[in-house]
Amino acid sequence: MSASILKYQGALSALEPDARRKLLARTGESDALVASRVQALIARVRTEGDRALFDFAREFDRVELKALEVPRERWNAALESIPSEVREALTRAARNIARAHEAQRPQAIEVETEPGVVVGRRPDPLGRVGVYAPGGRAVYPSSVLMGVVPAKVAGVGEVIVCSPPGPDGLPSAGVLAAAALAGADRVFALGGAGAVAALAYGTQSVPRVDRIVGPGNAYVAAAKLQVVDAVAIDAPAGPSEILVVADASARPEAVARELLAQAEHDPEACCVALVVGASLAEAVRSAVEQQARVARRGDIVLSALGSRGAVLRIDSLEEAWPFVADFAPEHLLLATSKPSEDLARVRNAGTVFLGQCASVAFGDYLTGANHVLPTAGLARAYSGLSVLDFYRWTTWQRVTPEAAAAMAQDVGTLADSEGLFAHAAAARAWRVP
Ligand SMILES: NC(=O)c1ccc[n+]([C@@H]2O[C@H](COP(=O)([O-])OP(=O)(O)OC[C@H]3O[C@@H](n4cnc5c(N)ncnc54)[C@H](O)[C@@H]3O)[C@@H](O)[C@H]2O)c1
Ligand SMILES: N[C@H](CO)Cc1c[nH]c[nH+]1
Ligand SMILES: [Zn+2]
Repeated sequence: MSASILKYQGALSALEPDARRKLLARTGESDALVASRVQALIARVRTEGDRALFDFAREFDRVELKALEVPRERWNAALESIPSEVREALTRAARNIARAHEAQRPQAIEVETEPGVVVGRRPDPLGRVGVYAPGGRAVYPSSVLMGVVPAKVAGVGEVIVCSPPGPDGLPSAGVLAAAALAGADRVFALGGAGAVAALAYGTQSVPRVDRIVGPGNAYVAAAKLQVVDAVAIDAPAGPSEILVVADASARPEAVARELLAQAEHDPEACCVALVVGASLAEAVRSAVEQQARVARRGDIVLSALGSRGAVLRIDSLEEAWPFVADFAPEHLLLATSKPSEDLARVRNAGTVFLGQCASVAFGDYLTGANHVLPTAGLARAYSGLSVLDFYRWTTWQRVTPEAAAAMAQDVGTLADSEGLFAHAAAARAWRVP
């Protein structure tokens, strides 16, 4: 048998501790290098502003930019110029994203915690957000919709899209068309860490934003994590991932197709299947090899599967659930006979696809769920992008004179116990003599 194209295979229970740790971490040897390069790029944007951004376009996108901002006429023209079937599919996707995210709108609340004491909070839409849409190894009009549509649903004041320029100095026509369709306010031809730094700190041309959302490669994900001193981010949404849990009801070719679909995003994508039983696991492994051999983005697929790809045998679904919780995948596909029941066993997944016909591709583009999702195991703490990312909360408290008198003594006692005597005085002044 020729060497497998998969980094890991065999029984999950037989994985060496070091191999299991590496698979769970999905970090690469180059992570520290990426972080230090990104740090230097961000520093240049902070000191040089636009000049650094023009340099980065030359260096990383191999294009001499004339301007950073793309005039609105160009996006409107792009919306007219793209094939009508693409425009219609984008319109359908935008409609479903709007429907799903409108249902997530939060409500203001007020609660009386004791007589005369009311606390409340109100969601206020952010003033200005930046939406990053990737554009290196593929172009992502779908990511424009995933960021801009929920921002608009929330009522954000100004939505700025950044996406890397192509050879003509503009983001792809699809990206521009999606920006027009979704109602973006401004578009910049900017990619990678430069875009993130410009949105975080502002430059002569790019206004600084309150929050940056959107996915990207390892450079983009690292940059977002490095600018949190100045701006909020959604979640580290880096190179794509999938974990498929498959039982005897699964078709091996379908499981393999799902692994390849996410593998074709990036050589750093991480694609894993846990398969019940030796014969099905072997069938999945063989289907992956066959499909990878003829994949159109074969170089990316082979790189991803060779560095982080896994088809691992388990004896029963029970063995899968602790691994799912530890791995915390961006996408979890339950190719099982009772996926809706199995959902109750899932902890820590960015989003879950129930049943083998619920292909991740449907969620990537059209179901209306958001495809901007936490990666690298951070789904254990972060959630996928939602309308909630586009608000901040204003809280308040209202206190009647009677309630002030009733709280004065206990607040005085607590403040004294912390040694904060002016606080105690401020409260005790409201005692009824
Ligand atoms: N997690 C999610 O929600 C999600 C969703 C969609 C896509 N993705 C991921 O987004 C990523 C898209 O990546 P992409 O590369 O196609 O586009 P990208 O826009 O993320 O990256 C392109 C940019 O990377 C920068 N770059 C490239 N090489 C560099 C280098 N050597 N040094 C410094 N900067 C460099 C450049 O600025 C370039 O403009 C993929 O990893 C995909 O899996 C993730
Ligand atoms: N699978 C990606 C998230 O990891 C989203 C996407 C966009 N286009 C195709 N796929
Ligand atoms: Zn995808």
